[in-house]
Amino acid sequence: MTESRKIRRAGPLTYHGSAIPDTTTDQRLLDRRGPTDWVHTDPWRVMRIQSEFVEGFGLLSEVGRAVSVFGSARTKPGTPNYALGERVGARLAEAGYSVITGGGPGTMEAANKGAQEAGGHSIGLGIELPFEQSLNGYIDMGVTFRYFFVRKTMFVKYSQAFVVLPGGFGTLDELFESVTLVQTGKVTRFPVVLVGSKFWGGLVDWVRSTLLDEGVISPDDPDLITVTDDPDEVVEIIRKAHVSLARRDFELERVAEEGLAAGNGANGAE
Ligand SMILES: C/C(=C\CNc1ncnc2c1ncn2[C@@H]1O[C@H](COP(=O)(O)O)[C@@H](O)[C@H]1O)CO
Repeated sequence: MTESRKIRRAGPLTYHGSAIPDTTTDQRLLDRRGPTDWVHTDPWRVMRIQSEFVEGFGLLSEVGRAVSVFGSARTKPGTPNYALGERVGARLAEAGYSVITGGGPGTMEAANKGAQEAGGHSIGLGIELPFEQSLNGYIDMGVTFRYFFVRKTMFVKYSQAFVVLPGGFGTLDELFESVTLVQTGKVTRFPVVLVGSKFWGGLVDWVRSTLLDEGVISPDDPDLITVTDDPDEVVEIIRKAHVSLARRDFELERVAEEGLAAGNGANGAE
C-alpha cells in the first residue's frame, strides 16, 4: 500500500508533498516581518483609493433626495453670509432635501446648522487636511475622506443639485467642476444655483460677455447657472428643475414603451 502523501489546501489550490510551502498564507499575513516600503507605492495607494470609494458608496447609498451646499470655509458666525448659509440649509431641509456640505467651518457649518435646526438630515463630507480639523458640530452623518477627488464623486453621486454661496478657490473649484459635468453631459440632473448676486454678479457677467465673445463656451452654457439672493427661490429653482426632469424621464419612458409595443425593440444602448 502507498503511504498517503501530505497535502495542504490554500483557497482553491491544493499543494502536495514537497510543493507544500514552508509557511501558510495566514502566517505570512499575520507575522509582521519584511520591508514595509510597499505601503508608500502607487499600487498600494490605488487600493486605498478603492477602499475609500467602497466605504463612501456604502455609507451614503441610502441618503435620500439631497442637495450639496458649497461656500467659504472662512465665513464667520454672525456675518450676513453665515446667516444666508443657515437660511439656505433650513429651506432645503424644510423642502425635504438632505443637506450635504464639506463638513468644515464657515458656510459649510452654517448650512449644516440651518438644516439640522430645521429638523432635516445634515451630512458632512469632510476632508483630511495637513492641519488638524474636525467636522463641524451640526452634522448627523459625517464621513471623512483622504482624497479630494473621491469626496467630489460623493457630492455628485449623492446629491441632485448644487447650491454655491460666496467662497474662494475651493468653492470656485466645486462650482466649475459641477458646471463642467453638466456641460459635458456627465450628469444630467443638476441645477447649479449661485446665491448672492452682488458676490457672483461680476463672474456671471464675465461668463456672459468674455467667455461667450471669445467662443470658449456655447451660447446656451451661461444658462447652466442660475443666480438668486432668496433661499426660497433656491428651493423653487431646484424643485422646478427636478419636476421638468421627471417629466422628461416619463416622456422618454413612454416613447420607449410605445416603440417596444410597436415592435421596434430596444436600440441596445445602455
Ligand atoms: C481654510 C480653513 C479650513 C479648511 N477646511 C475645510 N474643510 C472642509 N472643506 C473645505 C475646507 N476648505 C475648503 N473646503 C472645500 O472647499 C469649499 C470652500 O473653499 P474656500 O476656498 O474656503 O471657498 C467648501 O465647499 C469645501 O467643500 C479655515 O478654517
